[in-house]
Amino acid sequence: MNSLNNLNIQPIENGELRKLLQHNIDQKTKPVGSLGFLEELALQIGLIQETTKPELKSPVMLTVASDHGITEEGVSPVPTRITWQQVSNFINGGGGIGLFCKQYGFDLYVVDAGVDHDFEAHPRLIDKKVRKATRNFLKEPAMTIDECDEAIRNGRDIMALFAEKGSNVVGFGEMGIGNSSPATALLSVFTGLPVEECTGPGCGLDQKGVQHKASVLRQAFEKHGVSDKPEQNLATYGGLEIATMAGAMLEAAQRRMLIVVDGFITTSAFLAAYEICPAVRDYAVFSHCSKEYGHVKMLDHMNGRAVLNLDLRLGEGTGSALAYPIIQGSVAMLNDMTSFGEAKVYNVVDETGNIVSK
Ligand SMILES: O=C(O)c1ccc[n+]([C@@H]2O[C@H](COP(=O)([O-])O)[C@@H](O)[C@H]2O)c1
Ligand SMILES: Cc1cc2nc[nH]c2cc1C
Repeated sequence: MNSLNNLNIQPIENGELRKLLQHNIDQKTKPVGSLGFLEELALQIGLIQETTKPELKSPVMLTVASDHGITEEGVSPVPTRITWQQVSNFINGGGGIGLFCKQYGFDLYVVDAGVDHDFEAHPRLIDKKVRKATRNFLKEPAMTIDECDEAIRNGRDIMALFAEKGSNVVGFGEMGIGNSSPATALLSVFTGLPVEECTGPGCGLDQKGVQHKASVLRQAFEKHGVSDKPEQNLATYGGLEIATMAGAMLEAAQRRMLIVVDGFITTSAFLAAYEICPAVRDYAVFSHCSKEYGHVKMLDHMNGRAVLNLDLRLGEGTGSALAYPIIQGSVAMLNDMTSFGEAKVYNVVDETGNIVSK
């Protein structure tokens, strides 16, 4: 794949800087470890930015949209026109993601990776349409390798532009009726779990619908099988928004940006990026654990911990936006919370971090 030729993601450092960051965190006026996961986030962000004083700059939200040929098989309970209608809603500041981006200070851009609609130009809409929807992967691969490659390249190009404009945080989200099917297929392909154990209701199927969706996915596997090349699996079973997000995530990691991952579908894109280049993992924060059945399995596969657990299953990037204040809190703790020395609070702790005298 040409789009991956020059990919070079550095794992985050595991030496002196890590020790220094840990020391600074442990010197804050609190029992050692008492800010829990916030401390891990602060450490991770310091290592990503290679500094003891990280800064979150110009957060951008990319909500990537596309349509899916597999919807012909009745795998989603809602009509595909909702995809383009929601894109129009988001670029005009509406919907969950329009609202939360305003609330938490994200600059929102919607990427058309393959929506089955002709949009008028809009300053918040990035036109990277590879084709109008993927093909029905029950019948033929969703994308050709060249189309998948183009989508990955598009994601990388978009991310490069935002990095050059000074953003060092990117939230990801998506919009695409039917996209829980490709996401489920990728979960099954990349973890080896039976597809029946990965399939859930998406945006609202009933139990019978879920069984039908699992049987469509099972038949697709019987037809196409599983490749040992992640890019091939992404082309066969993925979506244009999923491939575009995967490319953007890889580029973001290469440029040492913090990647904030949303729910089930966005995480399937991250999973594909991870299978292509495992070092991308160091740059990710998983914003929440979706109510969609298979999400926790994706997180477990990558040893990921979610910041929030709120039974969200909306997508769009809403979890990424909602988790951002917690991420900001972790950075503020590292930069601005008083240390024992500064606050003149003297505390003796034993090697396990327990206070032994006052
Ligand atoms: O983010 C999630 O965890 C999530 C879980 C289930 C559904 N969704 C959203 O619902 C749509 C896909 O659902 P479906 O049933 O049409 O495949 C798509 O637009 C997603 O943004 C999102
Ligand atoms: C209304 C609606 C909004 C969504 N946002 C993401 N997926 C969605 C699916 C539906 C149906």
